[in-house]
Amino acid sequence: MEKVAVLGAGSWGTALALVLADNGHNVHLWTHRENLAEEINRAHTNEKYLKDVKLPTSIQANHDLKTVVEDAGHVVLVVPTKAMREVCAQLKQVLNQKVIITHASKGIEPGTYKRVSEVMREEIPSNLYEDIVVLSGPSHAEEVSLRQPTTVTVSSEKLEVAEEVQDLFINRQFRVYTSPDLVGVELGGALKNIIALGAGISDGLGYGDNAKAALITRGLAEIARLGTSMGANPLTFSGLTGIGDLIVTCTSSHSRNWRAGNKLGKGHPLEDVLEQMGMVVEGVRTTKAAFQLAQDQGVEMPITSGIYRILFEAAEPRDVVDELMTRIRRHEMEDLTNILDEKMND
Ligand SMILES: NC(=O)C1=CN([C@@H]2O[C@H](COP(=O)(O)OP(=O)(O)OC[C@H]3O[C@@H](n4cnc5c(N)ncnc54)[C@H](OP(=O)(O)O)[C@@H]3O)[C@@H](O)[C@H]2O)C=CC1
Ligand SMILES: O=C(CO)COP(=O)(O)O
Repeated sequence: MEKVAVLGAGSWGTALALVLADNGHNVHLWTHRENLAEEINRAHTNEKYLKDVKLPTSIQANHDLKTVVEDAGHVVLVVPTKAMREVCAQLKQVLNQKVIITHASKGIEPGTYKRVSEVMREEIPSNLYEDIVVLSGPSHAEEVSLRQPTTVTVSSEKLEVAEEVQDLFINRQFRVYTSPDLVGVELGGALKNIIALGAGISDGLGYGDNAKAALITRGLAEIARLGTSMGANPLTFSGLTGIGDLIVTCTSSHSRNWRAGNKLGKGHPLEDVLEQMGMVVEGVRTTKAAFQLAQDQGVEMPITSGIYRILFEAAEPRDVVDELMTRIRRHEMEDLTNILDEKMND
């Protein structure tokens, strides 16, 4: 079995390390905190990020990056998007062999509007990797760590490389599909976190399931609108990394984005919410990136704009909901059919 280096021992990196170890791979897990590496190797736990989960004893944790990546055939990056550029810069200093690089992060870089794989390609010399693969889908770490049935999608520009990563992760509880649409897979996973913040806000305001369904449905429409304008296949958003991840994130208290939105809807200040979360809430930075991007691309994203104003301009959530409900009347599908017509005529 392969040596696999997993970089990032948060909830998702630890859960993916568990899947890889269950598959019999030689898993080395990197954390930049020496005390966490010690806990994982001694107690086979990661209490801060995966409470009450017993990890496979075969997982070897280390805070030394060079040791972790040495002789690995695969490197799996699972750090928050805001840390990705920095960790890639560290990785290129210690990587001495060609590997397959997979990332499982969900975000867009504010300012540059770059997807995670674009950031990676900027920071890591291309002679150091076969290809860059993204792994994404409806996959709460808590449930994966309990070996509950989960499906995800892997995508890369070279499908045969995505298939190698599919083989690395797939097992009876963790079913992995492939997709040729790297752009759509990355954007679906990133943008759904914005709508999940909105779903949490809606629940925090005391609104019901009708409002949640409206948010998910119209949120998907604007995610697909922006994604398609950035080169994604619109059909990807009807798959696991689009509607699938939207559903699992907007309807679950496992979601950090939903939980953060819920507290915002109850009137808690954003800085307090993020401080108390203790884990990354990717949707906050992604809302900023998507808001800027939508303006630059001339793409209408009313829900994202509303969430942006709540997060960064102190808009009252109830006022934002009222504005969304009283917008000029529209046909429901005209924009998507226009996009599909354009793609068919390309
Ligand atoms: N959790 C989940 O269920 C899922 C998460 N994801 C995605 O996975 C990505 C990682 O998130 P997740 O694991 O949940 O996040 P967590 O907040 O659970 O953990 C983040 C981890 O990254 C580490 N980290 C943060 N900054 C740096 C840095 N500069 N250098 C090195 N390590 C750093 C943290 O270390 P420290 O403790 O020192 O801060 C921590 O170990 C996100 O993009 C998320 O959207 C995708 C699917 C499911
Ligand atoms: O991406 C996830 C599930 O697919 C986890 O979502 P959160 O980051 O909101 O916890």
